[in-house]
Amino acid sequence: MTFQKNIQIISVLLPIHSKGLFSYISYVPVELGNCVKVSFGSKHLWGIVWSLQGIKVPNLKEITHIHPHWKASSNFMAFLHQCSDYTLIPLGSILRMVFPVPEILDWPFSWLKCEHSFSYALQECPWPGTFAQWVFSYGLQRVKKWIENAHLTSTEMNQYSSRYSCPILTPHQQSALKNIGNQTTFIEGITGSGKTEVCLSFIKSIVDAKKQVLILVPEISLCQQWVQRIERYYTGTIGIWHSELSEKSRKFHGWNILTGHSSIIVGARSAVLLGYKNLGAIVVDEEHDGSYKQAEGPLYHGRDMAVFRGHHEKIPCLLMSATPSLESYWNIEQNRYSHVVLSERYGDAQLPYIHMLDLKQEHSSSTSMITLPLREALKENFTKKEQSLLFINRRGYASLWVCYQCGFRAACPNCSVWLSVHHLPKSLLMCHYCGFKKSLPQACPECCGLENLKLWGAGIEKIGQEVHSFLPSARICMLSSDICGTPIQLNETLSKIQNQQYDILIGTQLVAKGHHFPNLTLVGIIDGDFALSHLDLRSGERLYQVLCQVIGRAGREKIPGKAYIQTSQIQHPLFCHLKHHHIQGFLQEELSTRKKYNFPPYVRLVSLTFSGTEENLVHQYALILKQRFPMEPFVEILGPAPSLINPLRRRWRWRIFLKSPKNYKIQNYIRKVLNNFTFPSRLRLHIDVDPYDFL
Ligand SMILES: Nc1ncnc2c1ncn2[C@@H]1O[C@H](COP(=O)(O)OP(=O)(O)OP(=O)(O)O)[C@@H](O)[C@H]1O
Ligand SMILES: [Zn+2]
Repeated sequence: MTFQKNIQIISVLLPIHSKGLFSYISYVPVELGNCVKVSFGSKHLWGIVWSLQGIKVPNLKEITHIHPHWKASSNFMAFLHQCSDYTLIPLGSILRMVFPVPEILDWPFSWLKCEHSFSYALQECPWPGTFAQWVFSYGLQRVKKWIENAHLTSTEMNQYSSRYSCPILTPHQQSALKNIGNQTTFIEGITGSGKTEVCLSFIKSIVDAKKQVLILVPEISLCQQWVQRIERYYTGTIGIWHSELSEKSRKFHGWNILTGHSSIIVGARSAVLLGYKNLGAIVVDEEHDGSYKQAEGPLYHGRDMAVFRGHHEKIPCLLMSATPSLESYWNIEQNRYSHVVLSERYGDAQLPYIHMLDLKQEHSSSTSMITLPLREALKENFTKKEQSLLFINRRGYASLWVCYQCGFRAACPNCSVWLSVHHLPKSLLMCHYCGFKKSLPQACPECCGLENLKLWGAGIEKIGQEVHSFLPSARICMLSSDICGTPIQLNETLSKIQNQQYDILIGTQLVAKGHHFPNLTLVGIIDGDFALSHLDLRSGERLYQVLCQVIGRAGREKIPGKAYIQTSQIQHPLFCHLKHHHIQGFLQEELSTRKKYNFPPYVRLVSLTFSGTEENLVHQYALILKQRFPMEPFVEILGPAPSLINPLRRRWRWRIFLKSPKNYKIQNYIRKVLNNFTFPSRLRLHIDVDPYDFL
């Protein structure tokens, strides 16, 4: 076959769950990174020109469109490549996350303005908005018709004028700002030191340079809080990106992000992979938070991808936390990141004084979950009209429903766990893993006994009941994902707390994250030991982080704060460091433990988990896979072993762990084996590089 001169055969990366590279023919010149539309089976897909070489085969299909405005830079392509190479997620699956709403690539990219002849449209359209706003409100078809009937002029995005006034920083904060580097910088600042304000000053320079800034947050509820903080200084469009956006909002924000119309984007984990028009910096707030690790689907760590992206796109990446993750602390020690420290709280605020309460002594004469000193402190705070926060890391009312007559315990039919008892919003037995629910039985289903039904393990609802018993007139607010289910409900509750419509807050981890309640001066930790016995290499680290963050909510303005930690392990070194706000000491000690046991961050860990509904088959394939791995002096293979919760959501899981030195490319070793390994389609294989979930 002979080809004409400017015919190119190229490889296009398509957003499908596989390797994703396919050959196409182009009769017009294309460049690497061009966003092109092609037909694929019965569909038309947008993809990226990945290589200017393809495979010559008969009947190659041709490229139908080249996107006139959006193109992947070589740096962005290098980032996507590394992302796939490191996480072992196929490139095609990664591209699906770059263009999660591909149809917006078909929309006009310029910003349309109404002309006089558009008056008809204006009558219906309440504001001369952007194309995305019209589509958002009226639907694409209707707006397309208006555009056809009227004469619209398009203007360039960058002509949009917005103002960004800078926060006034303290000298301490100013010197932190000056030390932010061009690559990855870690801002380690104690709670309430003004990390957010420093960050808000930093992003002004990026916005002024007409580039986009992405602010990653670990929890959807923090998006709104960030938007409010940004709005104090910025008048332009703020983009939002998270999984709870409605279909319409996804399109609206997706279009603004892709076209560069939003200069500042606040988003959860998945925002790190989006195709931006012109990304200039990434900020990762509360970088230590485990929520950055995707738990299902393609498994990646949002913070790590942010660092990769910053590195490849040669833009600053700012990691912020009061409690650095051990991984980041180690990277700081290795001089991989610039390190900026904010060691004072803003204004006159001081870190809270921490009282330790020994449960072995305090509880000896009572069944109450709140010890006498904490109870007295709550009463005193209530009298002074200051807010208090009680933290307990257990949702619902109780964690076990048991019959003492016959020994029956309510268990989940889908997972090997006990069901929790909930009374809010209504009485139920519920599984915290799969969401299974059933109404609370009146009698024991086994022996029909009524007398000896008992509840074990108090959750936040029980604590609420107890507080009400000794402070009946206090306005109590419960904060957990069951009670404030949607981001809107949660944001409403958070603003009520800020407006002091509540006296006492009782919450789970939801309250630990970055909230600023000016009148909150007392924090009580109900069960300080809750994670000390977990069989997880990060449980100590996570416990320190969550307690430090919760305690950090107290005394953030003029009135000094105090905290009470109830624990039965008062001598534990973790509490000694926590009491003295001595995070360095804790991190050093934790690092030496990790080194001693050869755990991350000193080594790389990869988990390979088979799951399926037939336990034998799952086990069998896990064994076969293990045998396929050749002996290699740098790789230690552990397992296969059943997962701790087995089954989970009716699926059995067996797991293999691979451990290797960090400088050994374990991904290549795994890829080689998996390329020649097939298994029945009713099994799933989950590959997790740097796993965080050990259940
Ligand atoms: N330079 C400043 N000017 C005015 N207010 C400031 C300044 N710095 C900090 N603040 C105020 O102090 C409080 C704490 O600041 P900020 O939320 O930025 O701290 P943070 O270090 O991000 O806190 P955390 O890690 O606990 O979430 C906020 O109410 C903030 O508005
Ligand atoms: Zn379950």
